Amino acid sequence: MTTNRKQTLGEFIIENQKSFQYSSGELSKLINAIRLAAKVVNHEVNKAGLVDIIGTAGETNIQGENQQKLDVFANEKFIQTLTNREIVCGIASEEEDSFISINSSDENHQNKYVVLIDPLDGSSNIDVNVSVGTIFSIYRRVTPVGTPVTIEDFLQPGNQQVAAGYVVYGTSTMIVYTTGDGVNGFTLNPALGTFYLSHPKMQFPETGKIYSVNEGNYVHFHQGVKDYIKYCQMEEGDRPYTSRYIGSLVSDFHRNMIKGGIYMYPKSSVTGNGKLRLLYECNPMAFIAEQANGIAIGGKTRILDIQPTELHQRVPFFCGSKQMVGKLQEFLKKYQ
Ligand SMILES: O=P(O)(O)OC[C@H]1O[C@](O)(COP(=O)(O)O)[C@@H](O)[C@@H]1O
Ligand SMILES: [Mg+2]
Ligand SMILES: [Mg+2]
Repeated sequence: MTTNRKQTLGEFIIENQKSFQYSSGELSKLINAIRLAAKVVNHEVNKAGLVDIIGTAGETNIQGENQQKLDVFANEKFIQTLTNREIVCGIASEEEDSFISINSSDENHQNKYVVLIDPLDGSSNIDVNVSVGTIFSIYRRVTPVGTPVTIEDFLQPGNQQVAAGYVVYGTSTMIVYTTGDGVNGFTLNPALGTFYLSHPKMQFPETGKIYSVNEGNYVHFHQGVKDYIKYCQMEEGDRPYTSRYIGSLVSDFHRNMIKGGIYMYPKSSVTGNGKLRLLYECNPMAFIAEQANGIAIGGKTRILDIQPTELHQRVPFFCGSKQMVGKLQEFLKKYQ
């Protein structure tokens, strides 16, 4: 391959299928389907404001959140695309109360993967033209192939993920994902409708100067978190750091992975265990972070080692450059 010709996502998937231990092609088909659904959602996101896709859909999801029209649209498109192609045996989504079991029409071929998705991440930013995303996490089922999936297939610790990724619908549209062999980013050429490998082997810088947290909740944070935020703001050495908070996990994470930084959504005396969902927000971002030389913790615990107990459970989430998360851990330890 000539060095200046960028590889397409399709070519990359085929080429890397060989390096995947169980290369039955099913995972490649699955990532291809996610690519397709991402393009459909991207098309709608880009028209927000021109078509009736802004505002609330009039329903609330199981988290008690008002579903945005784009939440519902993205949820439908990802579920439809994955179901129509019969490449998964189960789907769980932020916008669905419970998991969906999918039986293949071909009795001789039953699928082995389940997918967990946050179809539209950063919903509060849809109406104001700020970048949003989609997050996905893929596991091999643990129950026998050919039987209906059960909750067990979804409540697996993050360290069992086979693949994880996100789509960011921003100044450009990108898919960033890992299958456990590093993290690669692909940018959509909207004219051709093709994703190209624009960010090979992405890595979190060891440290950085950006901290991302909703400081509006500061008074409710654990003392260790408060101390770390104060530390970031002090005039000393390479500090103060810069505060950047978009309010879309995918976009804040993406920026910090490129520039170096730390994202925090702590638990608080009002929100209890924080806001972010373990299974389709924290686990996939933690897998990507670790594959890109970063760290993701829930406080004392590595996110990927948490044993899930509920489909929509929330956990505190701290993620980013190694030295910055390490420093935060020092402050947290003081109060443990
Ligand atoms: O407005 P807050 O409380 O800071 O929360 C922002 C966080 O909530 C989220 O929007 C939650 O995700 P959803 O939009 O998928 O529900 C994250 O993307 C973001 O980081
Ligand atoms: Mg989200
Ligand atoms: Mg969402």
